[in-house]
Amino acid sequence: MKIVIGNDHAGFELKGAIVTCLAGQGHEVIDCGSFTTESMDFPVSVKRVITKLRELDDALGILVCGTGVGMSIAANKYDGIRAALVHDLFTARMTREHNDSNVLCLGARVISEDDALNIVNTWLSSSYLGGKYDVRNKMIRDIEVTEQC
Ligand SMILES: O=C(CO)[C@H](O)[C@H](O)[C@H](O)COP(=O)(O)O
Repeated sequence: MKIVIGNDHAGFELKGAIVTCLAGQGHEVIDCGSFTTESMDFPVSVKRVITKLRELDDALGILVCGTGVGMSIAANKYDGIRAALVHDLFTARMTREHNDSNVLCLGARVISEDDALNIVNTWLSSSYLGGKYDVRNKMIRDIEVTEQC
């Protein structure tokens, strides 16, 4: 699977561990940076990841910063992005099965590397259930279309 990943300085180390893990599993990982621990503004990385996701078919995104909160807020401003901030395995599965999330946000200052890798693997191996969840996701989509300001 194609996975587009991005981070800020706080997420740099964890991002590296995730890239290594996913590449080792045979995934095609597109790393949009940043590539150092030098302080940077996370919306820049979010934009790079979303731009790349839009160029690709069937890719998923992963964003890593200190808490994951800022990146999830920023990512969800983009049309068609359903970004989920996840710090436990149950939510990792639910947000794919119910919300059809297409971007996973992680907080490197919140969870351990082991927990993060388990969350990534659970998220990637879970599938959207559709059905009644389509109705709810379409209602979210309608907000994007009708509530432009
Ligand atoms: O902005 C954030 C919320 O998702 C991230 O946690 C950032 O990584 C964090 O705010 C960076 O903080 P710093 O004081 O600039 O290291």
